[in-house]
Amino acid sequence: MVVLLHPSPSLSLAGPSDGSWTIMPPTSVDVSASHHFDLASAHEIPDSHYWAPPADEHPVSTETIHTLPVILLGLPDSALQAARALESWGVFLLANHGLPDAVFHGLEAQARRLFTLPANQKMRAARSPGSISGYGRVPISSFFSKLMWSEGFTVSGPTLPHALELWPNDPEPFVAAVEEYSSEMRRLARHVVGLVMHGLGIVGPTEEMEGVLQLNWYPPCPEPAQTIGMADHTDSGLVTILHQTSGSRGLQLLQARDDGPTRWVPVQPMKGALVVIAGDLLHVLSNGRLKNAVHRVMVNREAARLSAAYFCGPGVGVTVGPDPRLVDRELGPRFRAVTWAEYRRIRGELFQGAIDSIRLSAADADADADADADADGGRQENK
Ligand SMILES: O=C(O)CCC(=O)C(=O)O
Ligand SMILES: [Fe+2]
Repeated sequence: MVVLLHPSPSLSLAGPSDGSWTIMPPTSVDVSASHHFDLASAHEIPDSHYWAPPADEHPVSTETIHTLPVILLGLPDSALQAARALESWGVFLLANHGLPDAVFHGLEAQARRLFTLPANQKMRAARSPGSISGYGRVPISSFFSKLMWSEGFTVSGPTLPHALELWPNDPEPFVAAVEEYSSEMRRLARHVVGLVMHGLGIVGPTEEMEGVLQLNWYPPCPEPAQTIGMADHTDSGLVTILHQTSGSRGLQLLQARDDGPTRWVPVQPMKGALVVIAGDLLHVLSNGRLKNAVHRVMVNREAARLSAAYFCGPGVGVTVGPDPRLVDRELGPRFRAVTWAEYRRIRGELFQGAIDSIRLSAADADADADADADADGGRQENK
């Protein structure tokens, strides 16, 4: 699925290795605003949401067997298996996570309550310019010339102000459900990052982490093949923990293969399991060893799809760079260290080109290694 592009000569862009998307400079689409027409009642695809299938579209795998790794928390080899899954897929299904169903049901009920409000009511909680929190188009919309068949609600910081905008007389159920869910996810995400680090044989930055909750709503679509719910992208943080409501198919993962052409693999929802997606910063931290998974969402004719993505990254001010234990002495680190805020800022300009913009050339890596050696020397002298 490709987007029509307005290439910007001032940006050096790079897509996923397959080059399946292109981007345009931000600002072309106002992400703070909602759609100018109601997706839920549309009978056809307007030009604004029409995505022409590209000639080089990757095939979608039709294999019915469950190909994605399933990691059960609490087994002796969970850590190793989790790291291996992210090395080969960048994604795994997480089962036996111990979270009660009520946490998911509570959030789903409130998310449905939000997205089924009349458009003008949802717009009261629209993201204001410069803020990531609130209601509007999916955050990556600004990079594409076409709109996606979805709407989103982002929670970063306090929930109550938005809940009051939506339901001045009854904000509490929404606040309670979102806060309970976010706090469970914060705990789980930290555990998962720690597990993966352990599987890699290192201790990671699990102390300070922060998270953003993104609720996504994909209304049923009259012509699913002519549009897209969420275009190809990677996530920016360390890991994303994704809950797809039961039976809500549509998520696909791009898989490059040695024994066949690159293809999209549908991620079938598995009852009780969450999807863990490695983001750009985990790719950086592992010096490129773990895959930052390219994924997208297709829509369907029959039913609205709801998902909740918890993006987890390092805490404010914490920089993430390649862990020295995963860096080859000869080749040096492949990326420079960044904070999540800095990296998100770069992504705001370059989108998927961001990862290449922090990639170090061999010469940079040498200089970096020399600087590290000098710093080590300095520390020793000071002992
Ligand atoms: O809706 C989904 O399943 C995926 C959402 C997603 O990729 C995102 O919010 O970044
Ligand atoms: Fe994503």
